Amino acid sequence: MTDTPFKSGFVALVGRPNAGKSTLLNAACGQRIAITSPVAQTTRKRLRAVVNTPTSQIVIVDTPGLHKPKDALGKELNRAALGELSDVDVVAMLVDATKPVGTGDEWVGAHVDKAHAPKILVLTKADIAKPDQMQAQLEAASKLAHFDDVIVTSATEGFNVDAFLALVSEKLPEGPKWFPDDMDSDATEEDLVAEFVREKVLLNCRDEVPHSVAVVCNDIVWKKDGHASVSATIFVEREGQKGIIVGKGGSMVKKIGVAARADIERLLGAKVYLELRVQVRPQWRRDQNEIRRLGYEATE
Ligand SMILES: Nc1nc2c(ncn2[C@@H]2O[C@H](COP(=O)(O)OP(=O)(O)OP(=O)(O)O)[C@@H](O)[C@H]2O)c(=O)[nH]1
Repeated sequence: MTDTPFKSGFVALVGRPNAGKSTLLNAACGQRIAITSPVAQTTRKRLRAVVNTPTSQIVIVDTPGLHKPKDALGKELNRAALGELSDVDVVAMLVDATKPVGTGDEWVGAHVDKAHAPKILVLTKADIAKPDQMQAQLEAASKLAHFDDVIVTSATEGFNVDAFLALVSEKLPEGPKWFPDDMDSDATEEDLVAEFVREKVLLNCRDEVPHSVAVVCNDIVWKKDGHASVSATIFVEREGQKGIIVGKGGSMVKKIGVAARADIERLLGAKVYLELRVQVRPQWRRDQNEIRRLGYEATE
């Protein structure tokens, strides 16, 4: 009897904004690492999550949605996502089964096709796609690149998430564990705090301030009684947006804080006092230095 060789390596999730990359990553890890929202371009930072199975270690790299860039931030996000394609062992291109394949997907597909790694086409949101929609989508999306495999998933229902991981494992090279067993992500606590707060802003102020929001976690201070005192700043581009986020008598920022605090308490495993500030930084998305300062640049 021969032992199954241990496999390890990196899989990049790429696709258009809103394709469901972060939701699949969270489902694959069984916990919330990446923030998700119905607003396109939710993901700004590259995030790696580690999934251990008895025979493999899969490092999943979530990337910002690929899109036609309108500003310096958009360019930086594309650069980060495209950079991953040449660096990973497997590329998974996600296509939303409920939206017709369009020029945006063709553009992503052309980039995916250039990658040397094995490619998997992942049709997402199977739970809400109609059967004929799914069939048409399968045909159209299969032509976007030379895929080695195709899989249909629903990350919200947990459908085919394990099958997706098995498919990825199969394609990984033999290798050792790159990360210790207890490490599930390369994001720092500060990164996650900032992302949780940004997610709540996106969810609560969806129409008014979609992409002009950046969040930085200033510090996490552990107090003697065991609680954590956390402070974060929400940056927006205009006074009007600040007004929306603060809300009448501070009601909106309070709502954002209450929702974010619940996630942060789960993350830190302790009671949290959260202090949120809102600041205006005009035009930060057009300024490369500002994008860097806010921590959204491609690393490496
Ligand atoms: N019904 C359903 N909705 C899903 C599924 N996967 C993702 N969604 C929803 O689609 C929206 C976008 O999902 P995300 O995971 O944030 O998409 P993303 O590709 O990471 O988006 P960007 O960060 O913009 O690149 C969210 O509202 C999700 O809840 C799914 O399997 N079924």
